[in-house]
Amino acid sequence: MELTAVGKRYGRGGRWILRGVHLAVGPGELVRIAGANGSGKSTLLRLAAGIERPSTGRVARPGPVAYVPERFPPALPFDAASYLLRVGRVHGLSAEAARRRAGWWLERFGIADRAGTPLSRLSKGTCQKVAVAQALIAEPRVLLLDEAWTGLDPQARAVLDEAAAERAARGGAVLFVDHDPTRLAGRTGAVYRVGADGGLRAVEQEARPEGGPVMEIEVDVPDGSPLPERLPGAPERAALGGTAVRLAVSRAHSDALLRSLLVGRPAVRVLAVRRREGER
Ligand SMILES: Nc1ncnc2c1ncn2[C@@H]1O[C@H](COP(=O)(O)OP(=O)(O)OP(=O)(O)O)[C@@H](O)[C@H]1O
Repeated sequence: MELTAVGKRYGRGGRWILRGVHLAVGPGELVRIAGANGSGKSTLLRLAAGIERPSTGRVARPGPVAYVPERFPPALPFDAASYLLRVGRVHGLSAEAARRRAGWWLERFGIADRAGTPLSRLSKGTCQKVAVAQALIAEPRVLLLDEAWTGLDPQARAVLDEAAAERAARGGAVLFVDHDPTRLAGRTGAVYRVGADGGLRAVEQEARPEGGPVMEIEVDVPDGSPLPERLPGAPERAALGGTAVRLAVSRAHSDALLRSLLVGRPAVRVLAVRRREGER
């Protein structure tokens, strides 16, 4: 999914909420959008979802997207199960597959006993689970989550963490807004912030966002190619002479970084993985 030179303002003469935004989220990537309240994060996701049209620029999607809006309309005249079934059908699932997956997600979120309850009578938290389930049911290639964890209980938040990571692991592009910098921290490839001027800037993820230990990973790149610009945890880099490089990253990101080095390009040989000296 890609936004190219995207600008957005509501109405002529309105202020530019977003300006000159370039953003690409490729298959297998998890990207977080941060920013102050009212900065335009939800606007960005609505543009990505195709619910709003950009005032300038282009938005390209590889196929249908699934989207959890900041506010889910519970006033739809369905019960939870038949709503999920309908969403599944809209996404091209057979009735049987849609029914099976609806049941599975209701089960996974621990709300199977609410399957027959009208959405309008569900509690806010249960409704949020349905909002999340409708986005996951069709295993979308693009998944957009606008503060989708808000209102979920800790167990359901963990299910959503897993589901988002699973989607990316299976080649989905996942773009999410969340205020918690530790949300999917070890799995997120990049973080961008919407600024007051409407611009989108990459946030250098700190080497130790949780104040935890820093891991050093030393790799050799036999063909001497540069490592990708974007790596999980935005590690600090130091040349070690020859074609070897030392990467320093928080413990929370080190597994994801190693995985991405081992499966990505250029091919690397891991020389050492250790906790940074002086760390307790
Ligand atoms: N449909 C609309 N019509 C006019 N203005 C709008 C509309 N939607 C959003 N805005 C304005 O655009 C700005 C950005 O809103 P948006 O909801 O995208 O911000 P946000 O970063 O998601 O905020 P929050 O963190 O509070 O959810 C705000 O000033 C908001 O009032």
